[in-house]
Amino acid sequence: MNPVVRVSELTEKLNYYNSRYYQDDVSEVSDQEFDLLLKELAEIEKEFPELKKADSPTQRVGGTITKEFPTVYHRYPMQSLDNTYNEQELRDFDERVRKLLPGEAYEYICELKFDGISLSFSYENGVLKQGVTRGDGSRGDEITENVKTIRSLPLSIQSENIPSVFEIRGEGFLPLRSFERLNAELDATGDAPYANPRNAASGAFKLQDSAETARRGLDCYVYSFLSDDDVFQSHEESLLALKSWGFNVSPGWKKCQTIDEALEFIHVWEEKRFELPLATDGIVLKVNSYAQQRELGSTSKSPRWAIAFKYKAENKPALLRFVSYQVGRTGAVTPVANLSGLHERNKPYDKVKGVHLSGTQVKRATLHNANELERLELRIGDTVFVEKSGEIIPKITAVDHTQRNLFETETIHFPTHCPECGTELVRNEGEVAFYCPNDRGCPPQLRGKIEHFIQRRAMNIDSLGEGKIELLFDKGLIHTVADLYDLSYDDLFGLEKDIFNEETGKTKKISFREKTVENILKGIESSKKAPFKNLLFGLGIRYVGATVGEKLANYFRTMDALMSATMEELVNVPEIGERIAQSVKEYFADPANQVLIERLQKTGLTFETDDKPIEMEGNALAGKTFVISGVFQNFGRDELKIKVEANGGRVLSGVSGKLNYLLAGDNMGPSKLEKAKRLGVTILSEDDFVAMLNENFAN
Ligand SMILES: NC(=O)c1ccc[n+]([C@@H]2O[C@H](COP(=O)([O-])OP(=O)(O)OC[C@H]3O[C@@H](n4cnc5c(N)ncnc54)[C@H](O)[C@@H]3O)[C@@H](O)[C@H]2O)c1
Ligand SMILES: [Zn+2]
Repeated sequence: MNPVVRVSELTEKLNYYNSRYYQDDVSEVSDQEFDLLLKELAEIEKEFPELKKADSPTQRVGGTITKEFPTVYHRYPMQSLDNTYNEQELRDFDERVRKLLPGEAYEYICELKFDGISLSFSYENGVLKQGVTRGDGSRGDEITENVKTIRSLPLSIQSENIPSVFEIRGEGFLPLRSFERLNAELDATGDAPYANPRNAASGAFKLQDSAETARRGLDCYVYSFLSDDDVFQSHEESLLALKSWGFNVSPGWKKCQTIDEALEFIHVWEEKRFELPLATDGIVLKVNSYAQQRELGSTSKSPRWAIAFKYKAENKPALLRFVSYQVGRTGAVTPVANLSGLHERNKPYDKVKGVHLSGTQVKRATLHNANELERLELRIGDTVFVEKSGEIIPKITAVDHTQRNLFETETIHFPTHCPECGTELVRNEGEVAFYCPNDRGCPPQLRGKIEHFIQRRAMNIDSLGEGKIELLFDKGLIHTVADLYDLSYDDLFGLEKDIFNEETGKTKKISFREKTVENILKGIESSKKAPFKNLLFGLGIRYVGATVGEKLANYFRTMDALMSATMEELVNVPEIGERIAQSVKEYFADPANQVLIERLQKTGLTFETDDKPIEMEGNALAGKTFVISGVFQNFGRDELKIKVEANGGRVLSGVSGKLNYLLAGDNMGPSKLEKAKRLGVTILSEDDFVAMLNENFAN
């Protein structure tokens, strides 16, 4: 394939998965699949360096900051780790280390890689001052109140030889027991459970209400120490000291003299990790000596002195008993494999337990689409291989053809009609999925539209979940998203439903009590304030994802303007092509959608972009570029950005040789300042900047 096309395909995919993972706490693919795509991109970029962009997913940490918490710049960047899934690459890593440290002896500290989220804690004079997420690596969300709910984290420490300012890094996680308890609660109220403990931990650290965060029972293992003072000579020394200061140091670590010793450690933990009370996805190797770490240095994304070895997904044989078909929000029909263990061949299906994979019983696996059935040449009764990694939906990777003739098998007939509403399925040219075209009447499609509408990046009604929507839908209370705004207390109070849990075989009754009803109504009410761009995304217009929604909202600014836009105007929006423009046009041309929009407008949803366009003050900074970093006395960073832009200047995110000014506040990262000095960038204080503006006004 043409490398230019492939690079842009991979970049788009990886950016999308990153935003789902870091912003929505959802994993659409397994980590291994994600890492494979990332590796492919890195390899193409190596072969064609001219295709490598500075903001490629291979070059930067995948996360971002949110608007819900104050943004804090990290004193030391928070990087990612290179990773590998195989021994040979681990040996290659060791070879690279050896070459970069010619003639020197070195050793590794091997640590368990716990699967949670990276946190940074800063201490001043022994007191915990701030807790921050990794964010995009250079700045993160300040979530101090939430990290203070971690009981094992010392709020203050006392010791003779601690530096006045230092930082601790660690992994915040949700212990498996708390994870299970939380999911059971969500399940009981009919809300969608979290797919894995990592996503649940991430969600809990980002709650606005720290009392609720406290209730979730988060914990943290710390694994690194940073300071401007030379306190320790090695990583080992720092871990021992942290422990003696009362920190909850990541347990199980071991010092290894050779890569073979490290591999032994890896093998020991491969199975043993399932006995731990928290999720573990691999082992981290770190060169022990700090001097050697400095010699090895870092790339823009990760240190060269460390690597993560990740365990592969577990794969086991199972028996394909039958295939069922699921209809999604877009009408796409997904075949699902219903499985039993090999020894359960003769058991009635409602009695089978399934296969044990990565700590859970698996009875279902996705088969993606009709092409996948053909690719696998799958038949009912086949012995298949199922794989599950992390808590991602299990999938069938292959058929064991040697078993084919031993038992009777049957052809699979893909349905011609929708299993939910009976409409004849269609398949558009060039697409793999079959669709149910009945988007106005097919129940899972209608429900799916409402689920899409309430999600975090859309209207963010988190007091409603899949289960509750299903209940409201089944009771005939909601049919479209506009119906949500007509719901009353009396409609909701006392609603009841039995929910059957397949895994336990038990049925639970959920019923809406006062508090639930109040929360639902409150959530719906406050969604009226969700920004216009979120509403555009929430409508579920084909090809209008969160990013496209934002572009359209910024460009047209009001619903009216967007609805009356011509094709020419639509394709005029930066990065909006014909396919999207066409889909937007069709959506608004549909009379049913027009009625829906009108109802939404009457209930008072946000129909225009409210952030004001910047009002120009002058042109004094025209053509000049700025990077703004650190904390300022009289301005917020956003205010400074507006000031620069209102005077014709531009704000960039990184320091480079082309930059004109670095506007430096207090507490900015030393490396950025150093880099700016080295590149001869003019450094301005807050006062310099104000003077610069005034001078220009005076002239
Ligand atoms: N499934 C998806 O859709 C999806 C999307 C994006 C990212 N991901 C996964 O996330 C990875 C990228 O995340 P990442 O940048 O956080 O990398 P990473 O999780 O592979 O490694 C870095 C992180 O490991 C953690 N860690 C745990 N124990 C540690 C220890 N003892 N020492 C040091 N760090 C330790 C830290 O949080 C650190 O930030 C990808 O490689 C992929 O596997 C998955
Ligand atoms: Zn249908």
